[in-house]
Parts: sequence; structure tokens; C-alpha cells
Amino acid sequence: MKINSITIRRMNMTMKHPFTTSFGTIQQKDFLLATVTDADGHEGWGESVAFTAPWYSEETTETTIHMLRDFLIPAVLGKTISHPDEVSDLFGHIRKNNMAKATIEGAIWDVYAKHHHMTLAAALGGKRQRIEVGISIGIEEHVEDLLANINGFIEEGYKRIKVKIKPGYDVEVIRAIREAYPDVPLMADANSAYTLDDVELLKELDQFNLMMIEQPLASDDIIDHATLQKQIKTPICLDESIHSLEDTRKAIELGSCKIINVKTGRVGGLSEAKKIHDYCATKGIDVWCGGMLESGIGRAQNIALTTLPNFTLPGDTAGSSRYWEQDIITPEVVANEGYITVPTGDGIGYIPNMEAVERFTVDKWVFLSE
Ligand SMILES: O=C(O)CCC(=O)c1ccccc1C(=O)O
Ligand SMILES: [Mg+2]
Repeated sequence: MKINSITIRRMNMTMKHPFTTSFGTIQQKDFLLATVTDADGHEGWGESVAFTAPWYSEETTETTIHMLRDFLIPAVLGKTISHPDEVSDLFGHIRKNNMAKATIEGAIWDVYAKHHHMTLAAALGGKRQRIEVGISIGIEEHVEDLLANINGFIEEGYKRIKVKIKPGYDVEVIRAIREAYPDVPLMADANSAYTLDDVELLKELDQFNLMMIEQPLASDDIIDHATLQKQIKTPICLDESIHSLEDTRKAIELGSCKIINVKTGRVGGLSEAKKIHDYCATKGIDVWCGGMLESGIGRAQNIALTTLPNFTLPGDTAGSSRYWEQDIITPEVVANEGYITVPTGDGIGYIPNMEAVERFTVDKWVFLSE
């Protein structure tokens, strides 16, 4: 399969509702789409999950444009590959910049699956025909508003509720949720808002039977998380700290977590995500698929990844309508009673809605092979 051309679009989409975490609020999504074509004219799509500002990780929309244009696209354009696993070798001389790498790698997986007339899920080795999904709910200034949001999503059937916590918005908020919903599968994501000085407070969360606490400590830490896990009963799930299979191995060996949130962008692509999934399966560590407020393209990639067998816990991949007035794929992603049916068309299985894609495009670059 020869990589004939790559198109990068800078997109701007407005989310229906602002989304607030411990590090800030986001409503405007400024992100990139990559389209890769092979010599037979198959077209694969990928999405960059980097945000405009570097609050979740160090990558931004601008750094991903730089990396794609000056390093990553030249490394693959015109090359012939027989399998997407080879892309990591082509990128082998470029350190980190995982979200930029995953943008191209994801598009190459899609074009590979289309080239072989199979679904992306099947190309990855996934077997599930539907996936179980939860919902991630942002911080609300008033707890009544949060409870109203939770109520709506429980009524829609989402399989578990994830709420964001931060210092001053934690034990009492979780207590209020548990009083209203004693049995709902519930978890909390701190996005690195605490330190080991907060151990006593974090121990108080043990009384609420949370499925897990996600990334309580620093975004680059796996040592303190191991110390914390020894002192709390609630399983720790790592998100920000895990960038590779090697990080995963070290975190599991240290006892830093019992669960891993897999995000393709954070780990540099679907091939690495699959390796992490496979390794965790051998260690008895559950994984689930995280979200980055993606458009339909990234969402479709997440759905395909979640069909792998060790994605045993509901992920953050909600339906399109939770985020967008109009998504950029046809059909849109629909979650019904907490399940998304895996599409059966080739590749990502959803068709880019070009009218919507063009409408939200603010910049575009085309790279052709010689
Ligand atoms: O609904 C989603 O896509 C997941 C939302 C979410 O939790 C999140 C959104 C943006 C950045 C980081 C995170 C996170 O998982 O920590
Ligand atoms: Mg998280």
C-alpha cells in the first residue's frame, strides 16, 4: 500500500455545552483532521486530539501542525507499507509528540482496513458487535446542576457515570451523588489535581464504592501513585501518566494503578494502544477507552479500538449528540441504552459528511508524493 497523498484540515467546532475539568473549561474545539490516500484511491481518516492550549499534555494544535508538516508527513509520504504497525518504525527517529503521530497512524489504519475491505475493528482484531459506554460529566458550579446532568444521562441509559473532581469539589460532591444514586456505577477523574499531602482526603472517598479514581496525582508521576494505591481501597486508574507500553509495564510493576485508561492520541497510535491492551490482558489489568471530546472521526476510531476483548469497562465514548449540534460523519454515533452498535462498513465504518467537514474547516494543506 503506497501513501500517495495526505491532507491536513484545521477544524473549528463549537461544543453544545462547555466542558470543565480541574484544569479549565473548553467549548471551542480547534483540532486537525488527516486524510491519507493510497495509490488505489482509498481514503483513510484520522483526528488529532491535541487541544489549543497545553493543559492536558504538552502538545497543542500548533505543535501538531509543525510536527506533521516538518517531520511526520515527510516520513511516510510516498512510502509503501504492508501493515500500519510499520508506521512506528518510520516515526522511530521522532521522539514523543504522540498525538501528532496518532493523527497520521490512525488515518493509515483506516486506509489499510479499506484497502483490505474490512472494518477497522476487524483489522485491529476486535470481535464485539456493540460496545458498552459511559459518560464523562464536567464540573458544574452548582451541585444541583451536576445532579440534573447525571439524572439525564442515567435516563439515557449510560452504563457508568464519571465526574470530574478537584480540591474543594470532591468528597461532598461525591456524597451528594451517592445519596441520590446509591447504586449507579460511579467514578471520579481528578486530572492530576492532588498530591500526597491529600492522602487523608482521598481516603475519605473509599466509603463511596467508586469503580476507580482516575489520575489523582501529577500527570508525569507513577511513583507517588504507587504510594497512594497502598493507602486507599479505591482502584487507581492512570490516564495522563501513560504514554506507551513501557510506561504501562512500569506502572503495573510498581503497583501504581489497577486499571488503565487507553487513549490512542496519548500513546501515539492504535498499534501502541493495542499493545497496551494485550499486555494488560496478560496482567489481569482492566482497560477502557478514554475520550478527548472528539469529532466523529476520532470517535469512530475509539469505537473500533473498544471492540478488543480486554476493554472490559465502559469507556468515555458517548454519542455524537452529547457533544455536537451536528457531527461530521454519516450516520452520527448513536448510544442507545448505553450501547453503541459497531458499524459494519469498511474502515472506520462511518462516512465523512463532506458538507459539514468543509463548513468547519478553517485551514487546509495538501501534501502529494512525487
Ligand atoms: O467525553 C469525553 O470525550 C471524555 C472527557 C474527559 O474526561 C476528558 C476530556 C478532555 C480532556 C481530558 C479528559 C479526561 O479523560 O481526562
Ligand atoms: Mg482523565
